[in-house]
Amino acid sequence: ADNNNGTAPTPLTNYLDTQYFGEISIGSPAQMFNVVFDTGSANLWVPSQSCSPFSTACFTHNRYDASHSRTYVENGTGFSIRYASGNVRGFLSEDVVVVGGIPVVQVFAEATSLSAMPFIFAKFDGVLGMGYPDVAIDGITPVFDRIMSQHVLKEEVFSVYYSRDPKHSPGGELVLGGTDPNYYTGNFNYVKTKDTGKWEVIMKGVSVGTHTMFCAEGCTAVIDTGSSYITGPASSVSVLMETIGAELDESGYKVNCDTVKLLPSVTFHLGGQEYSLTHEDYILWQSHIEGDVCSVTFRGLDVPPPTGPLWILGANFIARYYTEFDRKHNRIGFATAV
Ligand SMILES: CCc1nc(N)nc(N)c1-c1ccc2c(c1)N(CCCOC)[C@H](c1ccccc1)CC2
Repeated sequence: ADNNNGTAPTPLTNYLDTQYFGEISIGSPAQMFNVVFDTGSANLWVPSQSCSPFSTACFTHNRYDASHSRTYVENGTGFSIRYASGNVRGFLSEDVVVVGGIPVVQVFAEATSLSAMPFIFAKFDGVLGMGYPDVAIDGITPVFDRIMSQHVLKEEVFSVYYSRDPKHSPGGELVLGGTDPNYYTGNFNYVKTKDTGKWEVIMKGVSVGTHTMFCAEGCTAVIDTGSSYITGPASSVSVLMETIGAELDESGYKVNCDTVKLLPSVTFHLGGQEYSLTHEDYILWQSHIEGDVCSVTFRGLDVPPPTGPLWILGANFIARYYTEFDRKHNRIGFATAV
């Protein structure tokens, strides 16, 4: 609950270092849902009781049942949202949503169809967008904006810790209203957001080892808690992968596990700082019966202009660099995660 020092923590679950989600409630009495707190989008949706039985991804998750909530208010407006990995359709409803112990009356979407791929792999039920109102579908005021207007937060910021090791507990933490010094060391370095009302910044270069290979003339980087990996323009990522000797197969880039220790750091130049990822940060080492598989947590993704071209720095970046999202000063702060 908001432990009246103006901050509200929510513990997160870490599923295989690729999915991070925490619990919220909707309705009275409370119906519990696991959601990804997603800076890459700005809407809240959960699966609906009225989703079609053929929508497997919907059926295998917790579903909101309006008929069991005495605080439900009907809306019915259509809703659809697209992510880099999957899309969702449904309709709008309104009810009391509780995040980190803070209640808000919130317009959200009841999802009636989720694209099977890849939502069948989702360990979470829904998504709580932590993006700016500018990117909210149907012009809905996002949850964090509703919480800010209650003036219960010490600071108009929220912070994200993603653990790097699934056995670590908790798997992560979202703090509304501040940061949690238990999960970072040193000071924060800040980067102003671009003036676009998105959690994106100007990146000044991407280096492999000591050599700046991409984005030397400047490019856009989205700091996206809803993405598992790091994505960049497909052409750049394929050159990057060639440089580290990774090969593309049907499930992404792989390297020979014997070479992992020798792999160079990949460094992102944001604000006045260099943010390096070592092979520990960007290789997902999975032990299988038939042998170990070493996946590279980079993906090529071409986002068409005007939004793109851009790089998306996702969970594996945030796991290394504790991130503060500052709505008061429209800036993003990074500190070394513990
Ligand atoms: C959180 C919503 C969202 N927001 C933004 N900005 N970007 C994207 N890509 C997503 C998104 C949509 C769908 C899914 C997803 C992510 N997943 C990743 C969780 C990341 O948790 C941090 C899982 C997954 C499993 C297998 C392969 C691909 C993806 C389930 C499916």
